[in-house]
Amino acid sequence: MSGQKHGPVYGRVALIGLGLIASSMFWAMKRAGLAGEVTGYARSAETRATARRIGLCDRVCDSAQEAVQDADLVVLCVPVGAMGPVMEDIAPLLKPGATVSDVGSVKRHVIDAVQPHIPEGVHFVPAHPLAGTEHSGPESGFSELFDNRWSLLVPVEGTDPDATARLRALWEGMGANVDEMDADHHDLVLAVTSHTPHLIAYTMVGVADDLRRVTDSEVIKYSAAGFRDFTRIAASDPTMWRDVFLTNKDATLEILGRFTEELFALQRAIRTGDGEHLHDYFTRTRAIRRGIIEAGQDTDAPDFGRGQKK
Ligand SMILES: NC(=O)C1=CN([C@@H]2O[C@H](COP(=O)(O)OP(=O)(O)OC[C@H]3O[C@@H](n4cnc5c(N)ncnc54)[C@H](O)[C@@H]3O)[C@@H](O)[C@H]2O)C=CC1
Ligand SMILES: O=C(O)C(=O)Cc1ccc(O)cc1
Repeated sequence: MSGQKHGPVYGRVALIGLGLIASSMFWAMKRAGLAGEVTGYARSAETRATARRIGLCDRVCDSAQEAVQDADLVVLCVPVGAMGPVMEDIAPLLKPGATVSDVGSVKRHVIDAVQPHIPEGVHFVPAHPLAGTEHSGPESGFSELFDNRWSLLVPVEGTDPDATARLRALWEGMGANVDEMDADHHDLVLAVTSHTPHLIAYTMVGVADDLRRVTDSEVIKYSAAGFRDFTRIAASDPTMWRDVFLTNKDATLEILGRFTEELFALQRAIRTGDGEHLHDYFTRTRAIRRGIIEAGQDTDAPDFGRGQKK
């Protein structure tokens, strides 16, 4: 499907928040002709000016209300903590039969914050593309971001199956593989696979920075691939990640608790010279990596920040 002309799935799509994900959605929708017209709104005048300059969106509007007028699909592409307030602002202008979706990295909080503002006759289908980079802003997007990556749909109780099917067609047209998942399960899975790993990367880079004596030149000069991956991840947008941890609090605390228990056990093994424990542990984790590769699920290119390729 990716890269092919597909034909419109929605007449008019509105993107609210014009950063990495919205700009990648715009270029991916254009690539396959998935939308008749795409309007866009971002809070800052500077972002709107950049969007106009680079041709991001068919029409950039100066208010969210203007952007959503007559839209068949509205996608909230703002940090998770901003989803509720943005939804409240646009609610009175949504047309009956329209669908509201989002791309937030946390689902339970977004559902609780957004759903109360969804007007009668408007559908709500939360979503989360499992694709991104450490870059942000309107110039960071590219049309291939979602190719062969998962996008999870998290329909809420009573969601119209036709609205869900149409959103699925959009994500598939943008190159993604689509699955459906319950919100709480999503938040726990993502706490393991994405949120806690990001926190560990932030911590590791912070520790290196605390040891400035060592890091001033050597960390950069001698950094091996593992640490370089940490620095890439730790360069991700601070607002976005602050909101992820504030809103997926229970699941990340649960996983962090387990993580620290295992870390203490490994620390003890190092202190007591328990090589068997270390060897067994590393053998188990190696098998997991090999399982991912054998299942053909290692879709991440090593260079996540592939830059702009439209
Ligand atoms: N960056 C990533 O790798 C991924 C991010 N996500 C989710 O996608 C959403 C957007 O993330 P990115 O595109 O990476 O962020 P970004 O930082 O590139 O863009 C966010 C945009 O929202 C705007 N914005 C912030 N608050 C706003 C408000 N109150 N009203 C209107 N606009 C506002 C910002 O000015 C910016 O244009 C977040 O909820 C994030 O959790 C999902 C998958 C991957
Ligand atoms: O850049 C990376 O390593 C990522 O993990 C991208 C990413 C970030 C946040 C998400 O909710 C989904 C994907």
